[in-house]
Amino acid sequence: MIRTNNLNVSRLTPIIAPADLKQVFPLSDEGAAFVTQSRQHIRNILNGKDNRLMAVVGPCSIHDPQAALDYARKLAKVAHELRDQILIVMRVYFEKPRTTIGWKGLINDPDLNGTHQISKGLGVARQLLCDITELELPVATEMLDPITPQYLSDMVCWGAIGARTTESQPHREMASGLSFPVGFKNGTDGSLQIAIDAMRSALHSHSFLGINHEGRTSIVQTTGNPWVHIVLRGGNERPNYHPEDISQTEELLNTAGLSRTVMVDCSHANSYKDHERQEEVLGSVIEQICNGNTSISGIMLESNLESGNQALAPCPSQLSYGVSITDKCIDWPTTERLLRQAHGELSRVGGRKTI
Ligand SMILES: O=C[C@H](O)[C@H](O)COP(=O)(O)O
Ligand SMILES: C=C(OP(=O)(O)O)C(=O)O
Repeated sequence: MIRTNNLNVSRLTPIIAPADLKQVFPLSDEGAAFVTQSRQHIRNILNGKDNRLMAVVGPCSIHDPQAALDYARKLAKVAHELRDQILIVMRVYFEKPRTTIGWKGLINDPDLNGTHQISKGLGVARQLLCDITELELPVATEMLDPITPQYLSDMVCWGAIGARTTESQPHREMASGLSFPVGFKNGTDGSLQIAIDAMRSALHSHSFLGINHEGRTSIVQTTGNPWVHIVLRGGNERPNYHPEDISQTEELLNTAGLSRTVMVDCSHANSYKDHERQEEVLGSVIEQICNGNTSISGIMLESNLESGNQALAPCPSQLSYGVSITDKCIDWPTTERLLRQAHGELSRVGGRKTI
């Protein structure tokens, strides 16, 4: 027989179904109640009913669950202290979209050695989400692979669609069915329009292929996600967090009939990929809010236990503890200082103005 398909596929390996993984790492009733309440807080911030600022803070990517949990314990403490002005949500990113090639995250390659033990990766990710949720710290993640939500999304409180996938129909379809607020990044070239188009698409119902709880290929019919918004991350070496960029975004949102809520990613092209410049971006955003801006409802910081980044070593035991293996991050002391400063400024003006 002449073979005409799977010519470039070397192996297909079936894996555990979502329902079975959830039996191994169940979300407790208390955890589910906390996730439900946190999602409501985020929705209230996005629609202006809650005048706190949402801050998505944490590593560029998770590669060491132990270090992530150490980080989560520190963040949970600060989140509790600052909760009257800032809702802190931990950035727990398991899936990395690469510009070309590179390590694609803990789910794809949990052993960091190219063995791609994806079943193990899903389990490690689920265990970590259970542990962080137990600390009463809400979790944010990037939704990259349309299959993974069935495994993990019961514990996610906020999701991002990244700059490289905002224009992709499967990602817009996926967002239309997610149970939590989703931020669409502007494009890597700085295009705002693709995020606007993405929001308009994800607000609608869609029918597409996915998997069900038992892992069976299924038609997924969604209702549309009313909690989608834009995330400004800069593009093409040009930041887009300055007052004129925010006004332009507000105008585009108004024209498209979309809700006027904006989140600013202090990292990526907004910081020229220099982790230390996130402070400058955050400073400007907080100043804009204190001067009466009513559309900015959230910020994002890439932060880890230690500053900078490191190359993925041939032997993972050679890696330095708490240092990113993807983008450079600010360290914990800087993160705590920035969050406390932002809290001080917001308290001084009596919180974010909303309309
Ligand atoms: O946030 C992470 C990176 O910016 C993104 O995954 C792209 O990384 P790369 O350009 O190193 O592939
Ligand atoms: C990849 C990321 O961001 P962006 O999509 O904005 O490049 C990220 O936040 O990890």
